[in-house]
Amino acid sequence: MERNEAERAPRDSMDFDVVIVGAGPAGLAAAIRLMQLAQEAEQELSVVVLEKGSEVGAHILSGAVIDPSGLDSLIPDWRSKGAPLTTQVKKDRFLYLGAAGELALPNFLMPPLMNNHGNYIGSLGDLTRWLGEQAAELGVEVYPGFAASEILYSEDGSAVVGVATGDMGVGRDGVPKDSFTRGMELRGKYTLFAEGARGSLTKQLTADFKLDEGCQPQKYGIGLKEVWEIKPENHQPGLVQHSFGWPLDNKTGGGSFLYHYGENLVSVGFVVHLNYENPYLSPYDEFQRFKTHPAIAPIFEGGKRIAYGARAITEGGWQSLPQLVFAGGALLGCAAGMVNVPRIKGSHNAILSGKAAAEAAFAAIQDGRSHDILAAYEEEVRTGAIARDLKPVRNVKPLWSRFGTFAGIMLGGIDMWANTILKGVGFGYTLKHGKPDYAAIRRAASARKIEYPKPDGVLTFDKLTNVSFSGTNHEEDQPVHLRLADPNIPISVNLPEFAEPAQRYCPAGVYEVIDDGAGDPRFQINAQNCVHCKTCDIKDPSQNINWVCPEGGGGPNYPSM
Ligand SMILES: Cc1cc2nc3c(=O)[nH]c(=O)nc-3n(C[C@H](O)[C@H](O)[C@H](O)COP(=O)(O)OP(=O)(O)OC[C@H]3O[C@@H](n4cnc5c(N)ncnc54)[C@H](O)[C@@H]3O)c2cc1C
Ligand code: SF4
Repeated sequence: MERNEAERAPRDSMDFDVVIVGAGPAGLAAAIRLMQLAQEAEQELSVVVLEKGSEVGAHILSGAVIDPSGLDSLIPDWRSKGAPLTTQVKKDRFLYLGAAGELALPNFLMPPLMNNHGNYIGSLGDLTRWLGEQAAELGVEVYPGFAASEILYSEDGSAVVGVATGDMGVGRDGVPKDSFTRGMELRGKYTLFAEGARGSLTKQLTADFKLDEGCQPQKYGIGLKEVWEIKPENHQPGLVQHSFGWPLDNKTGGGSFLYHYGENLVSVGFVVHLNYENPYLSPYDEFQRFKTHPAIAPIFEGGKRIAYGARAITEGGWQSLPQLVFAGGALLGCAAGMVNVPRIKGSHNAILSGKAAAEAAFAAIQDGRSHDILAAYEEEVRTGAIARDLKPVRNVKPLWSRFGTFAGIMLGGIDMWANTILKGVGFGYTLKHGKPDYAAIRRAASARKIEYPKPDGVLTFDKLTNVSFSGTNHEEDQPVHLRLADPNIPISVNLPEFAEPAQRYCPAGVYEVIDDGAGDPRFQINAQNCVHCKTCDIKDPSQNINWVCPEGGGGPNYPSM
């Protein structure tokens, strides 16, 4: 089949009451709540969830210390139903790291909202798998391995009426192969977008409906994580440890997390705020270096790393929440950015937002409505439990960005205490974030080069070895899903101006500048390694990279991240 002929071939179409994009906590919570309401009302309802990962949970990466408030309100008996969250938090520890030592911050200095008492440590990927089973049992059609790659609009373009899955079996050159299969249209009275941080369709909807007019730019971090099985004598089940400081300098925001859970498992990770300035910084290598700190390295002695991955995390919080609704649909969870930054928690808000969107959509469908605005959902997010969680911490990230780690965290702490004492009102102001993350990067000529130590293969690993622990796999003969608006920019602009930072910010070694010394450097994209973290889409200084969905089922196959 010719390329144009294939693109014009008609697509099969299926109608549903609600179409949901993304089987993360937000999307699955929406699906579950819709079915619960339909059962209570003894009403038929058709709900479909599309998931680009090969199975539910395959693309989920989180800490995770989970605040159960979302689950409690969605499935009150989740504990007796066997949800995979069994390790309760027993101890919180906060460290400020210097190059050779550490300072433990007394817990009484921490605002009460930072307390993890009553929370659970586990794998959000496993919890998501369990939510997927609950949704399927209630009659939701869950389709893993299907990426939503196109938004369907009403004829006049004013409303979203569904999505289409991508065509399969297209070669790298864009020409259909023998295995070509046309994508499918899934049409719904309402379409809920729950793609997580920096969703590819969410990005397009935000531009089309100008959803971010009037709010602050979304801010992000890149989170890198390994799961380790450690020696029993080093394991302290229920310990939650966070650090900030070394190896990052005072101007670069971020820090580590280290959670002990399950059978001798430790989840260790490092977040670097993507408004970092130095183009020579490599978040991956900062993470590896962090593990070598004398207060950290002994934990891993005799242990083994069993999984690796990376994912962007939203950090804009309250003032970056875009308009959540548009005709025919809504943004849920981290597609809109609902992470409480100082708590590093967003999964509870993702679940609460899914539940709220489902309640608004179900009421609308019962009223005979479709393809209009779910105002009740926006209202609930802006006045309910999510607002009460995000508002009191809204100034922590801007203070950190403005004053650096040491002073910024102290000022953020004072701000949070003021909010605690004055019942969420605090000092009454809301600070702005300023410029988007990509605009923070400095010219290479004025930046300090950073030499990272070589990995030892025991405690620290090179990128490509670690990527093999993410289970990442893509069909190689397919169009590159990292689309350059201008293919010349990496070498003609990004290399001379910013030493092409994609080589360092990508946690999977996808971007390389190949220079054979003949003065003709070449930009190479190893798309098959991509772990779908979305950092390139966020941080490219020229905003030249557009991440689009590859064939469904491709990407990481995280076991329990
Ligand atoms: C390093 C790190 C540590 C974190 N630690 C914690 C923590 O300790 N506690 C906590 O509560 N939160 C934590 N968070 C935040 C938490 O993970 C998120 O708030 C939460 O995952 C958001 O849920 P979501 O459903 O909105 O999105 P996601 O969990 O990102 O799920 C989105 C799903 O949609 C799928 N998808 C995306 N686009 C498409 C498409 N076009 N078609 C089909 N499928 C698609 C994805 O594959 C994915 O499965 C952390 C995040 C990171 C990155
Ligand atoms: S190519 Fe982009 S999305 Fe993929 S792993 Fe690298 S930075 Fe992340």
